[in-house]
Amino acid sequence: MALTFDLKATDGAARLGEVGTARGVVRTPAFMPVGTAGTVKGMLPGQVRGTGADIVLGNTYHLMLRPGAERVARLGGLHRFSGWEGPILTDSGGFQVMSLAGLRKITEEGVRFASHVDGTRHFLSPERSMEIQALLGSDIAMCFDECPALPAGRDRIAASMEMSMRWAARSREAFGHPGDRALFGIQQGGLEEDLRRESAERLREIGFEGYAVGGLAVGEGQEAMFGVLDHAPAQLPANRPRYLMGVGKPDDVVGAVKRGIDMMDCVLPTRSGRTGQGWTARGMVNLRNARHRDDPRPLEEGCPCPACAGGYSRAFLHHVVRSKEMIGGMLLTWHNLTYYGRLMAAMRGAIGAGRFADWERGFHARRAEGDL
Ligand SMILES: CNc1nc2c(CC[C@H]3O[C@H](OC)[C@H](OC)[C@@H](OC)[C@@H]3OC)c3nc(N)[nH]c(=O)c3cc2[nH]1
Repeated sequence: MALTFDLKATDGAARLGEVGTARGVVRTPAFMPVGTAGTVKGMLPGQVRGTGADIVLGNTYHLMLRPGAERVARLGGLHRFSGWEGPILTDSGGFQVMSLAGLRKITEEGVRFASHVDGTRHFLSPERSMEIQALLGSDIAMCFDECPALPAGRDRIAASMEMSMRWAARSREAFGHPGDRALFGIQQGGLEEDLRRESAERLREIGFEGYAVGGLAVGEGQEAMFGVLDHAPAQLPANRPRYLMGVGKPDDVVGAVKRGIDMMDCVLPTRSGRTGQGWTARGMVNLRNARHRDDPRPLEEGCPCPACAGGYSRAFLHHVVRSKEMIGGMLLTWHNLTYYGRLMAAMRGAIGAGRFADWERGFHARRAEGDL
């Protein structure tokens, strides 16, 4: 079945909805844990599901380099390979090539680059990216685009956006219209409202099952990002999911939902968990900090995750983080994904009840308390 989007309620610009995919429903607003190389690091698929996640991400760039897209296809596709049977979204690889690969050469045709894994030469284009995402078997694929680093001059942003729109048309052409998989377009245009409108119009003409706001969370800062989100989501078709790529910290996520974003992804909860950071309703707790070494309290009162509800103290978390025990990264990743899952569930409830503004005031008030 083709991807569906059921818009259930709105509260201001905030939206409550459900994205229907061939492999299950995604409740929106949704946060999508990042499973770069086919695994959410340190977590089993069932544990990820238990945090409330309906969908996870995979990465074309990483998986094409290792173990290889054709190999994953021979082994049954990314769902079977990774053990995650629910919806999977894969990025197209464009962003990762720019941020990870070496010796890049960009032409209208695509990008040639050296693998950051073993230095071998590779090529990505809209056509090859669509082929890889089909081999992986992801339920939602992303167009092959270029995400320019900010700050950048308007001419550079405009030229990059125009190439990304030509690549979007080629992505659509190569992807086709398979019944059981969807393709999302990615809006570019930097911080320029008119370029973003032009990009949105071009994507709408080509036609996609969902639309991402790309080109943000690349160093512009929260104020500039929110400035774009004050107008970009409304430029995209209202009856389709809107996905903000690469965002973000909890207060970024809340601000994006407030401005009409339905889906988000970020490495923050998983990556910061591995470095000893625990995200809570009161803000971020750095368990590496020595002041926790005698603290018998759980990381977060009322959190149902194994780190908080399993009888572990902050003192224990501090100890296993400092001594680099595997359990430290596992417990904090589990906690952080649980926190993000609860945050999204709370926002879905608030939007459904028409009290998002009130909920948001409470969200910020709790964080003002500090006491971490
Ligand atoms: C952080 N700010 C951030 N991340 C942007 C990503 C990548 C998202 C990507 O970010 C990691 O790759 C690096 C994740 O892997 C570690 C990927 O998960 C699979 C995730 O894929 C959706 C963008 N991707 C595309 N294709 N186009 C974009 O304009 C864009 C903008 C981003 N801003």
